[in-house]
Amino acid sequence: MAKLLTIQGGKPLQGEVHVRGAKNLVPKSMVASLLGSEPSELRNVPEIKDVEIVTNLLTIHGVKVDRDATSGVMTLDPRETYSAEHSEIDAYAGDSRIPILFCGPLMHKNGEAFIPDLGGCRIGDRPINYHLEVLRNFGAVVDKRATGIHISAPRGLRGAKLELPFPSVGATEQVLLTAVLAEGITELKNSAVEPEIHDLIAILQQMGAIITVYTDRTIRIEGVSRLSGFRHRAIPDRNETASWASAALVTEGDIYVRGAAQRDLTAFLNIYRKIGGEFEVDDEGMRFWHAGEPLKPLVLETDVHPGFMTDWQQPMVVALTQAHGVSIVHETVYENRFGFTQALTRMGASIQLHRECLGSNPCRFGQRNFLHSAVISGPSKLTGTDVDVPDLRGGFSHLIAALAASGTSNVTGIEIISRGYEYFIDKIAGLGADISISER
Ligand SMILES: CC(=O)N[C@H]1[C@@H](OP(=O)(O)OP(=O)(O)OC[C@H]2O[C@@H](n3ccc(=O)[nH]c3=O)[C@H](O)[C@@H]2O)O[C@H](CO)[C@@H](O)[C@@H]1O
Ligand SMILES: C=C(OP(=O)(O)O)C(=O)O
Repeated sequence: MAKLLTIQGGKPLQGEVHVRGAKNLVPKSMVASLLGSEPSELRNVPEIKDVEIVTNLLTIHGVKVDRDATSGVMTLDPRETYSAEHSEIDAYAGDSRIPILFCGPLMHKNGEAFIPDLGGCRIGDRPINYHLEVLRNFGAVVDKRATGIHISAPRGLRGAKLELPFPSVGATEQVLLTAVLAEGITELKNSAVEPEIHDLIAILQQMGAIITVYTDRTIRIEGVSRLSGFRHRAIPDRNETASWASAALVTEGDIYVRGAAQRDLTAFLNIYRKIGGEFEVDDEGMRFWHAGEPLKPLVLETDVHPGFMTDWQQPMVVALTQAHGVSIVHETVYENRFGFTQALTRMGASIQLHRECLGSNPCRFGQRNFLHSAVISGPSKLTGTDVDVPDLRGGFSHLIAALAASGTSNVTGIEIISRGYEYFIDKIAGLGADISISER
């Protein structure tokens, strides 16, 4: 039965939440364990849907996964892996984007892989052409079928010289997870360099991989013939941290995020401070609050790391609806990531979407028909409404808006939010929000 979350808005969120390992790292580290000849241990693992999906996918391929939800410690033993039945894999079609990253490890282990249709947030087309192109360059044979992709390496996988058209996070991870055991040297130009990629590289290096990252977005991987296991503590989820920080700002609250780290949030914190948020840092986490003055409007462009991360955009747009003046947000990573603003407009926000690049950085979407720039005029009084969660970050930003709004909001589709936010209902309640859950 689906859940209905009812929010009586208008109360500042105050208190503490705990953020654990990054959604955009943990499931990929779990996939990396497949490459090892020995067991691995991953710590700081959150209880999120993507972890559950990858646990199930690894299990049907023979990996023994044990995890303790409370301590966040997971062990992964890949010593008896085998090819899974297509029908078993199909059960995970449409759930997550991670299955595409099984290609390299499964080809190394079993000579072939079957990848179901991918899921993840519907925020644009999200093609996988870069993934398939790099895999072909390693020597893989790709066979697209009605229910997914069959991929095999009849003559093994060999290192290659590669260049991505755009610094894609997933395609960079695809290259890393394939090249480490491929024969010879791989050179990837225009790679993504997100912190989660550096953490994945640290894991692969522990396993025995030889990987060099150059200053110009080039990564060089010297293939080795065997990898062992790893013992690693996942970096904290910077996107969840940014979401709670935005929630503190919008609700005029004060939230301590235990487990948060400042280092990978530089671009976010600059914007946070400019708009009128304050933060302080200690060894255990970070505190975020509204500095008291009226919020200021600004111009913001999302970008690949080290720019302002696209996954911070939606919660920040909610904050900008409360700024005094006109703000502009130019989304340059996904062509269709403003769908969530429809619900904000229904709540009273003033947001106009434009096809032009309204920023200093003309992007890939400028000459095409994509509403990828937003003009936000504030401050707007937000009023509660009924919302159906469209995607992970859009959904969380709806929660923030509903928590700040006057009146009642009824939110459906909240299961999507558990893809990336563990125990988010308990956390919101713990911060003093007036909420209730019922079955529909
Ligand atoms: C599970 C995970 O880590 N998800 C993150 C990852 O998604 P993901 O790895 O899917 O995102 P990418 O960096 O690959 O996508 C960036 C852009 O490249 C395009 N593209 C990508 C691959 C491809 O084969 N062809 C292609 O055209 C995409 O449509 C998008 O416009 O990075 C994104 C960008 O930081 C984040 O928003 C997601 O939270
Ligand atoms: C887009 C996101 O995730 P995914 O790539 O898993 O859909 C996200 O975390 O905001």
